Amino acid sequence: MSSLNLDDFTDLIERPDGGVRRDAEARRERQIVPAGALGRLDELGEWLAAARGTVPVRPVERPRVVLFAGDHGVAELGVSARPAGGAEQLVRAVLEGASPVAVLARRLEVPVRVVDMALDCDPAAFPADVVRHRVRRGSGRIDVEDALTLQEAEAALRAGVAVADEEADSGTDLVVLGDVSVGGTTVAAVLVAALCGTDASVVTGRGGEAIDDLAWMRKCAAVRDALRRARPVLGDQLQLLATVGGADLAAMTGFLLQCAVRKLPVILDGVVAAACALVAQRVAFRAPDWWLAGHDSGEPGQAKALDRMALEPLLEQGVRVGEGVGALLALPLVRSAAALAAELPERPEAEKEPEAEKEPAEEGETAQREPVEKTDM
Ligand SMILES: Cc1cc2ncn([C@H]3O[C@H](COP(=O)(O)O)[C@@H](O)[C@H]3O)c2cc1C
Ligand SMILES: O=C(O)c1cccnc1
Repeated sequence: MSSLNLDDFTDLIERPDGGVRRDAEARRERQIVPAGALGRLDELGEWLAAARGTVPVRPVERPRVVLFAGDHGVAELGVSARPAGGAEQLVRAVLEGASPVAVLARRLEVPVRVVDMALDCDPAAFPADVVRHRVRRGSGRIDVEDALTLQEAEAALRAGVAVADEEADSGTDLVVLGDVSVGGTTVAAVLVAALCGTDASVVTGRGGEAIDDLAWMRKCAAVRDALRRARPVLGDQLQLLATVGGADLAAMTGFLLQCAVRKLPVILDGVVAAACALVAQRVAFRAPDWWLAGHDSGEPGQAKALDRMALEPLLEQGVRVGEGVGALLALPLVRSAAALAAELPERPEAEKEPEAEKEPAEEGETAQREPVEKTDM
C-alpha cells in the first residue's frame, strides 16, 4: 500500500459553490417573508443550498447517522464514569435499539451505522459489517504510550475515507456524525489542547456520565501527560493521531476529510467529532465549510475546537450522551431550513422588479456578504 499523503486533501477539497450561495441569498431576498426574519434558518438554508449545489435547495432525503466506536486505554486511569473497555455495551444498546440515538433515529426514520474501529471485545460480538474496519482491540494508553502504530493510524484513517465513499456512493445526502466510546472525551481533550496550544484544565470536562472532582483531577493529569507526548508531533496530523488519538478518532478524521472531498455535508455531534474536525482542518483548511455543529455538549474542549473553526452550535439542550444525539436533534432544524428556503414563494413583484431598481442594493449586499460566507455559521 502506498503511504498516505494527507496534503493531497488540501487540493481535493473545494469550497461549497459561492455562486450558488449568492443565488440562494438572492432568492431569499425575493421571498414573501423578509430576509433575516427566519433568523439562523436563513443562513442554514443558504449554506445547504451551496453545499448541495442547487437553488432552490434540494431537501435532505437520505440522511444517515454514522457512529465510530472504540475503547481507549486511558480509561484504565479512571477518567470515565464507565469501566475501561465498556464501549461494547454502549454499541450493543445502539444496535438493539435501546439507546437514546436509537430511539430518536427510529422516530425520525434515519438509519444508524456503527463502525467499530477498536472496541475491546471479541469481534464476533457484532455483525461483520460493524467490525470489518476494526484495526485493533482498544487504543493505547496515551499518557504513557502511543494510541496506535503509524501503520494502524493510517489503516484507520483509510477506513474512514472508505466509509465516506461508501456513504456518498450509496446516496447518503447528509451525515450525522457521532462516536461511541469509553475514554473518548479524554482523548478528544488532548487533541484540542494540543492543536489550540492550551492547558489541560481549559479543555477537560466531565465526560459521559459526569465524573466526580477526583476523577476530573485524574483526567486533567492524563490530559497533561498526553499533551507532553503530543507536542513533538504537532506538525504531522497522522503521527498526532497515532501518538495521542485512537483508531476511532483517526477513522473519523479520514471520514470528515473524504466527506468534504465528496461534497457530503456533515452535522458534528460532540467533543470527539469536534476534535477530529479540528485535526481535519489542520490537514485541509477548506474542510470546515462542509460541516455544521449540531449542539453544544458542554465539554469545554468542544467549545474551544468549534470556536477555532468558526462553527456555532445549532442547539444547546444540555445533552451529554454522545452517540450522535445532539447532532441528530439538529437534523429537523436543518430540514426545516431547507423546506422554508425551497418552498416559501417569491413575491410576485420581486419577479418583475426592473433590473435598474434592484441592482445597486443587491450588488452592495452580495459584495458585503461574500467574505463572511465561510465564517458566519
Ligand atoms: C448513556 C450514554 C451513552 C453513550 N454513548 C456514548 N457516550 C459518550 O461517552 C463517550 C465517552 O465519554 P467518556 O470519555 O466520559 O468515557 C463518548 O464517546 C460519548 O459518545 C455515551 C454517554 C452516555 C451517558
Ligand atoms: O461532547 C460529547 O460528545 C460528550 C459530552 C458529554 C458526554 N458524552 C459526550
